[in-house]
Amino acid sequence: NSNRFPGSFATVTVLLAPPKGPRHPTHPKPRLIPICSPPSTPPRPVHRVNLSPMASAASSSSSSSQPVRVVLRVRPLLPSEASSAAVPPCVCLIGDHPGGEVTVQLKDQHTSRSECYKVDAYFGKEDRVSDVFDQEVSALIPGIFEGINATVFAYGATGSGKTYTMQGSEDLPGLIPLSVATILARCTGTWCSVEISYYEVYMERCYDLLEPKAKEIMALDDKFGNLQLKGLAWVPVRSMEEFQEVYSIGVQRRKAAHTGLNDVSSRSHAVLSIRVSNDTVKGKLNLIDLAGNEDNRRACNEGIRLQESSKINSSLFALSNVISALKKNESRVPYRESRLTRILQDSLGGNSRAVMIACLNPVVYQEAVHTLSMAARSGHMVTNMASASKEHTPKVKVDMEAKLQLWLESRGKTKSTQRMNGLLSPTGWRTPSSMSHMKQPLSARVSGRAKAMDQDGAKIKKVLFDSAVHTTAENTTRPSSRDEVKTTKKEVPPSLTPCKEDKSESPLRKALSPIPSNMMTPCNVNCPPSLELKTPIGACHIVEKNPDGTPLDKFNALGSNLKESLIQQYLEFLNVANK
Ligand SMILES: Nc1ncnc2c1ncn2[C@@H]1O[C@H](COP(=O)(O)OP(=O)(O)OP(=O)(O)O)[C@@H](O)[C@H]1O
Repeated sequence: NSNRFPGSFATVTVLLAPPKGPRHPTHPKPRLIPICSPPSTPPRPVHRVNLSPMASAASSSSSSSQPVRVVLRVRPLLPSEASSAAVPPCVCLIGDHPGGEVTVQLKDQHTSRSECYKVDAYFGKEDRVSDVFDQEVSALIPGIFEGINATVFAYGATGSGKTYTMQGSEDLPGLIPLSVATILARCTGTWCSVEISYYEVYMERCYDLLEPKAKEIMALDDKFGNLQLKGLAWVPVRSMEEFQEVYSIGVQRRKAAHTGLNDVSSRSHAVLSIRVSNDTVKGKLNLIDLAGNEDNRRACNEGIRLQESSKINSSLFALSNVISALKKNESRVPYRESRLTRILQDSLGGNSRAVMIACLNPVVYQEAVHTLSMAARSGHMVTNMASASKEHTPKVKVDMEAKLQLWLESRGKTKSTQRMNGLLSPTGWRTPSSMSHMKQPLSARVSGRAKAMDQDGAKIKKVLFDSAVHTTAENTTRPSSRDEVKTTKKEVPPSLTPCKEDKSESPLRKALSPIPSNMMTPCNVNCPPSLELKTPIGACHIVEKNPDGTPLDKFNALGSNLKESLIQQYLEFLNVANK
């Protein structure tokens, strides 16, 4: 960690005047912890409808009535990403709404796939951390003094700017120092006292970062069922100097490592809690720098990095479940799914307030989709945009068959591979007799389903990947290449549509897009998986009668339940393959 903190912080003072040079110095990893005076710069009126004084009031009131606000922060390109400078960013602001929400569009330059999302606010590469503070965080602070807990967390893929936003840099203090400075200023001349704790959740265990040797903390249930961190140190701070001294030591103890995607990647979720108390009231502000969501294929993680990553991703998924439940006002909020969410139980939900800052790297489309899918699950999704016009739609060549085969082989599923190859012949379809297992009781079928997945996957693969499937219902001419997948809506038979509510995007396109394992697409939300396959008597009959029919004919001949089930299982199969 030594390269994160090259200087001594006890003697450094950074005032919060706007820097004279470029607002976003592009030094590789500014992890210095600033000392700052309370923020004084006014919010900059950009990108948001609620920046005018009137709208600003509306914003505060909307923030106080919402349990969770979701705001987007897009970082600028880094020098190392200069090669991407020619490519337009994958995210852009396309509109704002009277209620204060904004719509952003994510666009994949390679496939012209695009989606729109609604978020509560948008901060672009020109916006400073102090803008985020002024517009989103400062409004939470008065509530802390009235006993209303609040949580601000930075969420996003690795390298998307979470630590930069929460911790800040030497020149541009992050939300943590800005919040402490504001709280301390508010306490001046009152009887309020301020204490901080700082801990990390690493591989589902909690470590106190303010204690020497980052002592592990016992997590115990209290009588209300909330998790309490027994033995967590609370250190009183009376000035920014005191805070900086304590905090900088904790920051150096936090686990970080070099990964394929970030030179200094946080490997734990770090929670800084600021507790304000007077005789009668205690309020708490949690400022959380979450570890980054990681795509292990891109990060090339192995060994311990892979284990860390899997814990990180699963706890982020648990957090997204909690946020989603809170946003939807569900009666059951799944706090118990991870250590992180259990610890935050008293600060998420109830009368507490939360701001999720979704951080985006402007060049990685799939990461952006993944991050914003959390917002989508919280009811923020607007719509999938119609595909670009046909002449602009590139033909995507996806050799999914080879990928699938490779995956099966890498898992030692040579039998499945053979079976898959066998199924490429017209006779590879199940005969009615091979469907006899469908007559078993449902429970037996469900328990045997995992085993059957390979077979089903192969069968679905045959239906979807055979070139003939990609011809239109009207025009059954086969394309020249079996792997060529056209992405226009017209080319998918209407009977393939798994989600009746969402017809704007072809299901085949969805099926062929990377589907992160923990990403809940609107399709997943709308269509509960159908576990029961129904015996397609008529279908099997037709297949037998017409062994040379195209796979499209065969598919169309199946019963609608079976078709939907195949699609669903195909999607599930792809998810497994993605993992
Ligand atoms: N708004 C910004 N302006 C300039 N540089 C930025 C900005 N946001 C992030 N960066 C730079 O991008 C790089 C990655 O940022 P950071 O370490 O904060 O990502 P992260 O999301 O915390 O990653 P991880 O989850 O791996 O810890 C750093 O070099 C940081 O300085």
